Amino acid sequence: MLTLVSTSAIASPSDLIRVAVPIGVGIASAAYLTMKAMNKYDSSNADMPIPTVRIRPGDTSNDAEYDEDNDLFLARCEEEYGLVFNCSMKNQYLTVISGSLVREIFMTEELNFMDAVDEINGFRTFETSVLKSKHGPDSREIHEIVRDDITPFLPMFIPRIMEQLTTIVDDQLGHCENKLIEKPLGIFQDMVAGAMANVFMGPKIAKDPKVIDSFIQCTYDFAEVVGKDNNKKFWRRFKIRTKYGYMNPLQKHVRILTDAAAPVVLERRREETEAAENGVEYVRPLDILQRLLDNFDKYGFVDLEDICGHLLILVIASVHTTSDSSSNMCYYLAAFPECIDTLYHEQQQVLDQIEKERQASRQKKLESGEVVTEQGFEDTELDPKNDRDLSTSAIKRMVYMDSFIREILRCRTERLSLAHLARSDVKLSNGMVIPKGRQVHVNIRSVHQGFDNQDEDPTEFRPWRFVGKPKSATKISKDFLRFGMGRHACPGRFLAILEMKAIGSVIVSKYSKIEIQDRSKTKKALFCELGIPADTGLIFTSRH
Ligand code: HEM
Repeated sequence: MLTLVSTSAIASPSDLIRVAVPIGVGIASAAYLTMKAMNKYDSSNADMPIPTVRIRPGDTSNDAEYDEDNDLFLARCEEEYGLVFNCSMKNQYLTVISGSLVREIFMTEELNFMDAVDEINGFRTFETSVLKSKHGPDSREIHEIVRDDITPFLPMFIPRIMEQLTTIVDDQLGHCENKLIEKPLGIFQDMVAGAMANVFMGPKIAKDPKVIDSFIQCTYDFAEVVGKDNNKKFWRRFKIRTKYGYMNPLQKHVRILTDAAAPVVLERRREETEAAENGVEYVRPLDILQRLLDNFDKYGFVDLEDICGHLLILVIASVHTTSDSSSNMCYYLAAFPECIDTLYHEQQQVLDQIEKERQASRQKKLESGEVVTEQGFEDTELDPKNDRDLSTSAIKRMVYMDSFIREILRCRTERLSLAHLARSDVKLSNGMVIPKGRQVHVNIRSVHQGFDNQDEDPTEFRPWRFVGKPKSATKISKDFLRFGMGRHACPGRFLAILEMKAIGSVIVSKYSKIEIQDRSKTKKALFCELGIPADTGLIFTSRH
């Protein structure tokens, strides 16, 4: 197993941010436990000010030290300052919260995630410019759409998702021997965008290349205008609001989605009217567009363009996060080739088992006379040709695949992330007060790589760590924050994990070997930050 230690072979600071666990983590964690035992900052210290991390001589902020080895830096801070400390980073003075106090960030509505996202990238300016129905800053309709109109229907989407994923893999990778794909992210974007377009807007609209292009491109357009620069907060906000408040590239994508949806919606209306006139039941198409049309009043939509604006926000939340994570998963398959064998073996066992169960069900029906001959099963639920499909049931049973994905997400999550903004002065349970207007960042290292929170070897990638444990990849817990926590925890995680498992299953079913083009870039590729693609390709070889 590769130990996820930092390496001096990685050159640029931004590379170093992505490399997970530091050499000094053992020492640092021991120190952290000692600090906890001493309870330096317990609740009796009610007036204890938040300590400020000293800046390394020669530096003007803590950025460079963090960039060099983010785990080592955070471990040092935990050791010297405890669970809460202030840093000068990202052109601001921000507060970092670690370990057992992290939960309080997610449980306090006054520490707000969307306010921080808005402060960082001006998200609300874009949101309001593409949504015609106006909602307050705390509205939850996007969350509710995902929770109520996507998640409950996921099992029904799987056959379509699988078909889409398989077609794209066959078209773009196909049967091959040592085929180099220099930019694999592109293939995963096509897979995820195709699958999401199918789920969100139905198979017909998902065939429109302009729609697929919008599903992929809108996140880039959004990222390009908000940038990743660290301008002073006020000027960034001012620039975003004045420049993009009324006219921004996202509106073009809303128009593309609306133009594609309009004829389909009219056709659906016509069919519904016709069904009513003929006294037959109208079979509602299964996609989110239809769910939103049916819940038009509940969500207070204004028109179809407004619905498409909401779909676009969902696309921004879902397509890039899921395709980036899926692409990263393939780098892990390449870095840990023995995982491909284990996952393939699991897949075959699961499919064997399902095939047997289906044969037994058919036998039962034949014996009872419910079905007379084997041919009677054709085009039914129990059609033998579907016995070895990667079905919802098959994917659910793949516990090794699930553990593999959770472990990747645990190892890769950026060490300082999930910023929240204080809406008012917020007092933590240890007595420290976060002042209004302060950005609070979660010290993911203390949770995902902390000896306190993880079972064993938290600094190592152990793909089967969660097998046999009640910790599926979608399960939020105090030791797993990839999808946040509490009221605002990512409602799309069920779809994201389902797609990642589906993609992983398709890949291991078709390819027996994946290699990283430039092996010296392995660690960098495994830990590349969301939004920054790995700068080396993948080489695929099919199963024979
Ligand atoms: C691997 C893929 C994904 C990752 C890593 C991810 C991660 C996150 C995180 C960290 C949050 C903030 C949680 C918090 O504040 O506690 C979030 C929020 C959210 N995510 Fe995801 N997400 C992913 C995929 C998706 C998908 C597929 C969808 C939609 C179908 C989605 C929709 C949302 C929404 C609507 C929110 C805002 C929830 C709220 O504020 O109440 N995400 N996501």
